[in-house]
Amino acid sequence: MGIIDHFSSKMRVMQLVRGLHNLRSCQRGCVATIGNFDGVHRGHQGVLARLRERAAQAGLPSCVVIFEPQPREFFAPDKAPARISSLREKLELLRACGVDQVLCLTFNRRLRELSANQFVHQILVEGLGVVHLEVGDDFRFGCDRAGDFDLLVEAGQREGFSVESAATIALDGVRISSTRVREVLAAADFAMAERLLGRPYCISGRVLHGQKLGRQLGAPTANLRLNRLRPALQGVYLVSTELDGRRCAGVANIGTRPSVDGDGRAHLEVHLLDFSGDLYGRRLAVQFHRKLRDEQRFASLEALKSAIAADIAAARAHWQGQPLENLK
Ligand SMILES: Cc1cc2nc3c(=O)[nH]c(=O)nc-3n(C[C@H](O)[C@H](O)[C@H](O)COP(=O)(O)O)c2cc1C
Ligand SMILES: Nc1ncnc2c1ncn2[C@@H]1O[C@H](COP(=O)(O)OP(=O)(O)OP(=O)(O)O)[C@@H](O)[C@H]1O
Repeated sequence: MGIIDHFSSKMRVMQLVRGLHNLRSCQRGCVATIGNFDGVHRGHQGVLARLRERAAQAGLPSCVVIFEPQPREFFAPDKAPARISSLREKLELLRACGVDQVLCLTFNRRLRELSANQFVHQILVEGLGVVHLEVGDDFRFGCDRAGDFDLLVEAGQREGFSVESAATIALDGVRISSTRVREVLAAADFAMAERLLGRPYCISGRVLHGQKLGRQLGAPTANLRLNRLRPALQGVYLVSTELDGRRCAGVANIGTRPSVDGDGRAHLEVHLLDFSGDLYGRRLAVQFHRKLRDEQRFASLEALKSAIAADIAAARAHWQGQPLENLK
């Protein structure tokens, strides 16, 4: 991705501006919101719907300010929460929600040290020319999260923009949040994840060359780059993906592959049932349906091979007789 990119589909284009130093390339004058937006769940979608409405009323573009890395990934990479979506997935989801412009700020010491009022003045007012700011129900920002709704309202009166807080979006009486989505994904409750996200949970990425060991193990795999510090899933799953307009079932492992190399980094590997084509270089969106087991360290490749064969058998049994368009 470049500094300024256009995320486009046949339907819409979204402008991406990367970094504080490129702020001057933004068209000034917009209606904005700020946050992590990890997963772009139904709570976020509520805020974004309001943002779109306000932007249309003002006749200005809608702008979402996000941070990469996310603040907690900057402060404590080892303890940061798992990521539901990579930056690219997040941008794709924001585009699909009708956002016109994303300002992606690198979260670093310089940004961290800005007081809430400096953040408002330098980024929102001088940089973006915000005329209206839409925030969520629990929004906090600036050095030590000292900026809250009241501070924003005061700053808005001083600097000349309006501020509004979106209503809480809840499911079964509980607020929808990225934290809640991470919890249900960790518990492999994909039906609940779908209700919170408003879509099935997928991880998408480009297929890379792996170690080519999969064939020897009886299961050639498509290896996808996860593009995140820590994925929200770990283990072996029943999955599906769309290939050339057809849904294909498969099994996938997300883990460090302790039985074969263990470089410490998490990989996503997918074996598609009854598929033998070449997938290198293609982008796949892998949908998760059920967890089969945790990843294990096997003492031999033979033992790993039998375990993968059992995973494949479990997948076939699970979907036997079900039309693939209806995978559940
Ligand atoms: C369904 C499935 C289950 C797997 N389970 C494990 C596991 O429990 N432990 C492990 O170390 N690797 C596991 N793997 C990863 C394999 O070690 C990996 O796919 C194999 O080394 C091939 O890698 P390559 O595509 O880079 O050649 C699994 C892979 C698949 C597809
Ligand atoms: N359920 C919700 N209802 C209304 N606003 C929400 C909801 N969830 C998030 N928001 C708002 O969306 C914006 C971006 O949210 P952000 O991603 O920072 O929080 P979050 O989803 O609560 O994540 P986490 O659980 O990691 O704190 C913020 O302004 C936040 O207040």
